[in-house]
Amino acid sequence: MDTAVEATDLVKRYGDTTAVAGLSFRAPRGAVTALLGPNGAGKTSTVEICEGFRRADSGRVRVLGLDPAADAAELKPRVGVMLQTGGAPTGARAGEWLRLMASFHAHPIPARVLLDRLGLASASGTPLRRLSGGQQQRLSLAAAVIGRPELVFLDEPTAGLDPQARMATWELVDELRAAGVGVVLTTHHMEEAERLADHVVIIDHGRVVADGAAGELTDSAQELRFYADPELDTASLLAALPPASDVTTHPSGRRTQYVIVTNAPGGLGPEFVATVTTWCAANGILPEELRVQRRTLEDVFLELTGRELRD
Ligand SMILES: Nc1ncnc2c1ncn2[C@@H]1O[C@H](COP(=O)(O)OP(=O)(O)OP(=O)(O)O)[C@@H](O)[C@H]1O
Repeated sequence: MDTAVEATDLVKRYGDTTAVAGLSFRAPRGAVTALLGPNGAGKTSTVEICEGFRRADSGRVRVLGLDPAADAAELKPRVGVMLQTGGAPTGARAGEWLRLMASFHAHPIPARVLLDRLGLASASGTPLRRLSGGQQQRLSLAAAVIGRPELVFLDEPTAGLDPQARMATWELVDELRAAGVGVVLTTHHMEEAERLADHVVIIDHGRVVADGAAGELTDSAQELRFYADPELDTASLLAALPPASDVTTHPSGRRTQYVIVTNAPGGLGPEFVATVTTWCAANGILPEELRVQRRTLEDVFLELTGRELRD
């Protein structure tokens, strides 16, 4: 795997608060990596260390093989970062400001292309101070990608955006990936991580609690559910299933819901489902509302941390 970012054993403290507590992850090039975790998990601190804006108390970071603090000048044209527009000249208009950002790069994306893509064309003549929060955020995103960087860091890129602007941002991230750009983004939206990321790093209390391909984290956690009579002989059902399977029962009105999980080789595939339905048929049972469902990242997070992700 060609690595864009490699962070090893990062620690960051603010006074008595340990924001990052020995965190390691790798983000590949040409793929989207989501750092997913609840508020205060340490995502922003981690990203700012990777961007070279903060120094870790200990640990090591390599970005495109370089040290983000010591090699900042070399990395600057190759790495896109969403910055606040706060430092820009007060009277600057959105389009002018973006064209100024473009002028710092050898082969920029034309400013008007990005203004169109991010629904900002009509705001091009608006002074920065009059842009809405969502417009400023999209302008920062445009500025981060205008220089055709190899790697982009996006900290909560869609926080506070309306659904349309969020979709435009997601489509831009898809295009960056398709163009071979590495993207590292932070989010506490499960939906965003599931929709965008090839690779998810789940962070809680400054540590990585799970790390893997987005599908891997949820594929390994499937379950089969059905409703039937409460009197079903679960010992007999379990005996028919491959070893490393489990059946739990959940009373639901006059029926019972049966939930089956397995760690058997092959997992919860077609053969496993056939074994269950064959057993049901042999015992004269109709498994109502039978479904195999992938557990969500939310379920995985809850299982790992005992807590829910919250906005
Ligand atoms: N400059 C700072 N000074 C003191 N404490 C800080 C500072 N920055 C962050 N923290 C604390 O460090 C912890 C991690 O914060 P961080 O912003 O890195 O987390 P996060 O996962 O990005 O959270 P959020 O989703 O809320 O932005 C929090 O407890 C936060 O209050």
